[in-house]
Amino acid sequence: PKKCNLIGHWVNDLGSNMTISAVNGDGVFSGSYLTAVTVTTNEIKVSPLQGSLQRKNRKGQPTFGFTVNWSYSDSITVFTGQCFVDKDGKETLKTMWLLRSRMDNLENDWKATRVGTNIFTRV
Ligand SMILES: CC(=O)N1C(=O)N[C@@H]2[C@H](CCCCC(=O)O)SC[C@@H]21
Repeated sequence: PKKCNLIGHWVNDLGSNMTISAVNGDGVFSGSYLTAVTVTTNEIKVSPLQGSLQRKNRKGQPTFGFTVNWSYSDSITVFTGQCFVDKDGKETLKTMWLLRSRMDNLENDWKATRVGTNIFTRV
């Protein structure tokens, strides 16, 4: 049966690594994220993530969302997506994200948010 489990180690096509630890009974999970790329000139550091897994349907390919609170940068990213299992049992996380960077003033708010898609596969 197609069962996709979020727990474990994931990598995306940018080379960023993500580890998702325990998912509790409410679908709440935490983990860590080590991005391979950054919009800052700061030294990249491991950053914490917190998220929620949708538990309603029992078809095994749940939707989810999580937030990465960058430990080395004045920004934050929210991801949302779904965990899929293909015919060979290979799991992928299809995601979209919004990266909000801190701006010094309101006039620059227009350029503060980046958006993208990304696919994670199990390490
Ligand atoms: C999955 C994916 O596409 N991304 C990934 O793995 N790293 C980049 C961004 C990293 C932002 C770091 C903090 C900063 O530069 O302010 S979040 C979306 C994108």
